[in-house]
Amino acid sequence: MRRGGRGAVATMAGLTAGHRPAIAVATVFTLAGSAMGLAQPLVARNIVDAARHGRVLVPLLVLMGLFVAEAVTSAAGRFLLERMGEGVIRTLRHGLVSRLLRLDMREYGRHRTGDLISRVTTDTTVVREAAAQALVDLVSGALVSLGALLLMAWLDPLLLLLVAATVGAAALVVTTLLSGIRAASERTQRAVGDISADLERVLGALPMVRVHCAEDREAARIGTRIDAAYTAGVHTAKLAAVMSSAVQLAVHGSFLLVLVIGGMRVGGADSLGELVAFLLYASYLVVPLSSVFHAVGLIQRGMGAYERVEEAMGLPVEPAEGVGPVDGTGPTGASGRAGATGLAEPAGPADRAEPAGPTDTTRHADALTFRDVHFAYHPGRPVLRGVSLSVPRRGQIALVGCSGAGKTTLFSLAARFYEPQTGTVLFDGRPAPELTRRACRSRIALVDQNTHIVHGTLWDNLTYADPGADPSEVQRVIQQANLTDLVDRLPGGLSCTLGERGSTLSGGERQRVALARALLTRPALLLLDEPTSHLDALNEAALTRVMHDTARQCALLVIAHRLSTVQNADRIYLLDSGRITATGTHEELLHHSPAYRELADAQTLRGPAA
Ligand SMILES: Nc1ncnc2c1ncn2[C@@H]1O[C@H](COP(=O)(O)OP(=O)(O)OP(=O)(O)O)[C@@H](O)[C@H]1O
Repeated sequence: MRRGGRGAVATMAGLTAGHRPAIAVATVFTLAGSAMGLAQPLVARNIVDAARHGRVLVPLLVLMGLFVAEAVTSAAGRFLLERMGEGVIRTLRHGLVSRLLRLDMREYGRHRTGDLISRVTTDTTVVREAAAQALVDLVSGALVSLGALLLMAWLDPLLLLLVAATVGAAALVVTTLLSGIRAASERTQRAVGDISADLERVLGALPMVRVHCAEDREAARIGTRIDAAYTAGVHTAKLAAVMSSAVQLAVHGSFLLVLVIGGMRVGGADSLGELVAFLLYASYLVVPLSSVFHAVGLIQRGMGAYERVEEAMGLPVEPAEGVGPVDGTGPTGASGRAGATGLAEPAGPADRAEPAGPTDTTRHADALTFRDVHFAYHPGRPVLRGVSLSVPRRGQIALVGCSGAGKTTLFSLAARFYEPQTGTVLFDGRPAPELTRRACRSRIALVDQNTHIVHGTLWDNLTYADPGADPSEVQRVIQQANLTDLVDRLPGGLSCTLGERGSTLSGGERQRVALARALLTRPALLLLDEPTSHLDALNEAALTRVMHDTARQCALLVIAHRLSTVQNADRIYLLDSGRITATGTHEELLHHSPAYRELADAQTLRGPAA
């Protein structure tokens, strides 16, 4: 959304709306500083005129006093405005970060992570310069210029006219350049965003880049972004240079005019002191005016960046949700995880203690139910086509099927990353739309295929869902997930810092850390997506035992390509092209589902029953 000069100032006013008292105090300081600055030429005139009589001491002392007082008040005013600028950006960044973490899931596919990051870091920095620096210059420059203008009009209207003419010409040049500066600034910021996004893309896939010897290609690709930023930056610099030389010309031109015309009149009606005073006022007018022009340029640059910030702030977040009937055990109810699951003791931090919670009527309902669920990421390209399944409160349910059948999508719906187009997802027998997302999510733990490891210690990673977890609980999940060896081996054990995205761990270790993290929360429903894909046979067997134990304490839904992982599941659903085409135990499916038999055959897993 493009704004004119007035729109830009209105935007700045909107951004600084919460800081009016600070602006008012700063304005008073600036005014006082300016008044003292403006008084100095008058005193200087007196000193020059009084020098002939040798009585300069008192006016000299007054001048020095004014000088110091002006410096102090101006510094105080500037500090207040600068602090206000920082405050504006802090608010902007808080809002942006909060927004970016809550975007609708589809938006993360549409926007590049690096670009979103650069909106929080680089773009806001440019806006800060405009909000803090430019506002300081605009306020103080405008005030000083106004005062100087009035005093010059009083001293010598003719000379003022000359100064006004040169400054007016400079103002004309400046205003014609402003929209170009804003557009070039936006181009620069977009290019910088592209650099971040491309860099993030490369660093996130470094092994792939290295093994395909693509460093040069990637460097060239990022190089084109850097060049685009350079071109846009140079264009901005060109416009800024023209602008500043126009202002410079105006400054020098007005001084020359005043000197020549004023000098010619000295000795006539005018005194030398008056000329000195006028010259000083001219500098008090022209120098601050040039900083006003500079500030306007900065604001335009800031607007270029702010448009990107605003764009991010306008991205859709997860849709608003209905809150179920408040019955004391609903989404706002206080019943803990343990109460809901029947586990030995409550677990999880305060922010996870908002479970959907079973009511008396739903106490015996399944933990998760899909009722004729249809879903598509994009209209006209259905992924789930009428899926119905249920996961009881205890026991292990498995979901198998070919790649792309929609298994992970089903998990995403269970985690309420997306809402079905038709059909209903129920938690403990209660339709999801009746519950908050937080309530639904607080019931589940999800280990997805990406096994997210965040930069931090092993302890941080294990206790991510519950940073205040009891050490004995952490030990429990370490044993359950077969991590004891890893903890012993890592330097510093649990305090060992894991690299970015867990780069210092093996795939299987990452998977087990993710599993332990999920188990720590004692979820009512545990969703495991391909939990054994990176595990060796020994660890797979260990995990199968963990799943068996876990299924006695909570509802467990497992996606597996390896049927060996789930052949002991209480029920297996076979998903094919978004439809459940068969269901039963491993043995039952081997008997009556040709598609399942085919899967098993491919893995040489046909049991004796076959
Ligand atoms: N975020 C997304 N946006 C658009 N389409 C998607 C998205 N995620 C998945 N899909 C598409 O939806 C379909 C089902 O994907 P899904 O990941 O659910 O399959 P899957 O059964 O889990 O596959 P796999 O076993 O390989 O993990 C695929 O065609 C996939 O391309």
